[in-house]
Amino acid sequence: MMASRNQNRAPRSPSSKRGDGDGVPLDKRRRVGAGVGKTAGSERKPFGSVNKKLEAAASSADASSKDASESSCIEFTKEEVEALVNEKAKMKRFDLKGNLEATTELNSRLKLCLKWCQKREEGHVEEESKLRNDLESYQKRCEDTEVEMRRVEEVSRTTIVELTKENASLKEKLSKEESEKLAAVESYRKEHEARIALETEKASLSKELEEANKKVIYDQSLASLDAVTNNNLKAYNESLQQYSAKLHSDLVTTRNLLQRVEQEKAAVVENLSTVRGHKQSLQEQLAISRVSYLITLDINVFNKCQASQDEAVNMKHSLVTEVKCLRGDLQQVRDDRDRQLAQVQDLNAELLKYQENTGKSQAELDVLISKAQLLEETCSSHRKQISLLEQKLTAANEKSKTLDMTAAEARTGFEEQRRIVSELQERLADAEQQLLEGEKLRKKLHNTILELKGNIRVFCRVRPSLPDDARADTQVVTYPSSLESLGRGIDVMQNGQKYPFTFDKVFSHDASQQDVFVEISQLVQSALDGYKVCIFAYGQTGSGKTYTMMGRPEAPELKGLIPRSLEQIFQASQVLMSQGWKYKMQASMLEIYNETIRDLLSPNRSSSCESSNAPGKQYNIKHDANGNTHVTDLTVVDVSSIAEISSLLRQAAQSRSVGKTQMNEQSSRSHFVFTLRIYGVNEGTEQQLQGVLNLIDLAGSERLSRSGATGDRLKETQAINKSLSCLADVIFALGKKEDHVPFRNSKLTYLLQPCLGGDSKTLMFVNVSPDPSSVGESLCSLKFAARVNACEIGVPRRQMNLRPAIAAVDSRLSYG
Ligand SMILES: Nc1ncnc2c1ncn2[C@@H]1O[C@H](COP(=O)(O)OP(=O)(O)OP(=O)(O)O)[C@@H](O)[C@H]1O
Repeated sequence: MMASRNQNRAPRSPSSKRGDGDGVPLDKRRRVGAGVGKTAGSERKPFGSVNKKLEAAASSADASSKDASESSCIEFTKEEVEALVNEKAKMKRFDLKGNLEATTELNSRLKLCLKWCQKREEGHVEEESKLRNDLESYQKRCEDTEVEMRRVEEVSRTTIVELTKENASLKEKLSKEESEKLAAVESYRKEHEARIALETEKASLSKELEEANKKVIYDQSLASLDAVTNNNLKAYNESLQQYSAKLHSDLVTTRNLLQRVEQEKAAVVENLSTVRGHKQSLQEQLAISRVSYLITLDINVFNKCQASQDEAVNMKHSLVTEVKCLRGDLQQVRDDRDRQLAQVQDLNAELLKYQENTGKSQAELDVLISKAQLLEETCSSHRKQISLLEQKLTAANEKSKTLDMTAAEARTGFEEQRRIVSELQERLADAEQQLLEGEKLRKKLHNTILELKGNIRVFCRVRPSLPDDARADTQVVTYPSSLESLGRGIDVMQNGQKYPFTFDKVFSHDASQQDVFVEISQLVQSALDGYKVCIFAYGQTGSGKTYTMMGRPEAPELKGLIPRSLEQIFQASQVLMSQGWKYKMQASMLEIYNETIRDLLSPNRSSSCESSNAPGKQYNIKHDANGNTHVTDLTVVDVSSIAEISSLLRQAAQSRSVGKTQMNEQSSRSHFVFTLRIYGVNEGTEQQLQGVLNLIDLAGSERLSRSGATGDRLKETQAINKSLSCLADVIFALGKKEDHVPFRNSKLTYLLQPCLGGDSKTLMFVNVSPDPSSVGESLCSLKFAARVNACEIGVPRRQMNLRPAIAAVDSRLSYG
């Protein structure tokens, strides 16, 4: 933007202070010439070499055209020219011819010299125009380069923003992917663990199942064995029962036999007792017979009786033998019976035992069967569980495979993202490098442009019409539409006469706060680069100075240059931190009211306080050798954020001296000076810098005749106009390069001395009201601004001429 303004700049006049083409300033060359002339005049040395040249040329002057061209090639030094000019023809009293010749010869030499001078002059003019063209083309190149650099910077910035965004989103994506991957890995690990646990469980269950199967088989074999044993036992039992029954029947038979034998024995015993009774009776009969035999002497009968006795004895013997036999038989039967009974008892005991055993085995078998059933149930449930687990395992395996695949995909994606990120980082680093280089180039170009333009520039801003403004048929303020003046020209009509002005930039009434800020943002940036920057607003009361400088901070769109500049400074300082810069910032705010400095941040100063400052405070302005300005006892606050500054600005705004004037409801009755000191250190490059940003809202100039002020207001107005008049004096003295510049004539000019006369980059806003009734004041302000614009103050110098119309009215510039 600055470049384009420069493009339209008026061409430098031939009377510019630059040299006439040979690179040596004219005044310097003149001084050299004068010195030589003096020497030549005082010493009057003969001009050996030139005379020889001239004589040679003169002698062949009219010989041929070749000689003429040769004579035109003769070169003169300054001394020779001076000598020739000072030379007088040597006249002899009575030698008219000789005198004529000498005069002619001198004339011809002078003519040659004149020719040479003319040629040299032409050469110089040509060279000058060439240099001018060069300069213009250089300026154009600079502007092109600046535009290109801006574009590159813009592109780089956008790229960086995009890359940063992309990087952030990629990082976010990456972290998301990583967390997903971690979650996947975690779930895979869990699945794996679960799988291992399941496998172990499965193995243990399989083992258990195997054991249970074995046990079942064993139990089954045991059960079958038991069944076999049971069957055997049953069979045995049956056989035993049969045997027992047989034994019973045998026993019954034996008993019957025994009974019969007993009966027989009883019969035998009875028989025997009968026999015994018979024997007894026989014995008795015998005894009686014996007695009778004796008595009656019948021996036959006795014999008979003897025979019958013998027979009875024989019978008795046979019966005894038979009884013995029967007894033996009986004993044998009894023994058999006892044995069989014992056998039966044994068998019974065995049967009982067996039955007991069988019962036990049956119970055991039942227990085993129930156990086997239970085990089978457990096995089947285990089998089910195993199949379920197997299903789960397959699912888990599949999931694990999918996860593996996803993890692999995520890994490749991650690798890809990492590659992209590293590529982006490289690109970002490249872009940052480019940006750094661009930034360096920008600074260089910006400074070069500022050098070319001069270190004080003037922007003009016209406020929109307000309801209270006077109405007029024609517009007082207009803007030329010619290409040359577009955006830089402003025309003011007064009494039918047009007064044209040109500034570095002209903002019409519809320019927004942002439009204005864009134009000064580079300048503000310079403060961070270590420059002293001063921006001040000048203009009649009610023309929009406070609106331009401070605006309405509560409405973002309407914020003025001060809050916007500070925001930029803080934002840019944050960006520069990435390049190793660390900044410390200190803010102070003062007002100059009736030629008195007031500390707007003093803790002792209450809001809307009209009284002077805290007692004992000495607000003296001091300039050090480095061109830094300090105000003693002034409150300086360390600030590190825009919020802090905003609160300080609010505090200062409340403390500022404001009053109502005929021209402005809320008129600033003092000069407001905001100072931000910026100390920067780059730990990487060991660079240090100290920048200063001065943002000044001057009190409004006002014609006493119009203001209608009286009393304190009159005093205020006089003080304001006096200090502004001092400002004008300083600027004019600087413009005229006067030895004495009256900086000390007012507090304002003394405070601004380093900005106006030093190495600061200074920008003046001239605020103009479109109100037809203020046209006089507007013209006054614009004339003053034009004068400032035409001044070369500080170093480097600025090449700029006043436009004629402005020059004509300059002399009428005054205040109050
Ligand atoms: N560009 C603009 N757009 C809209 N309103 C504006 C503009 N400039 C000034 N104004 C309005 O004009 C009025 C006067 O402006 P301001 O107070 O800024 O003038 P000033 O030059 O600071 O006056 P003083 O020197 O008396 O303090 C205010 O109401 C302000 O809002």
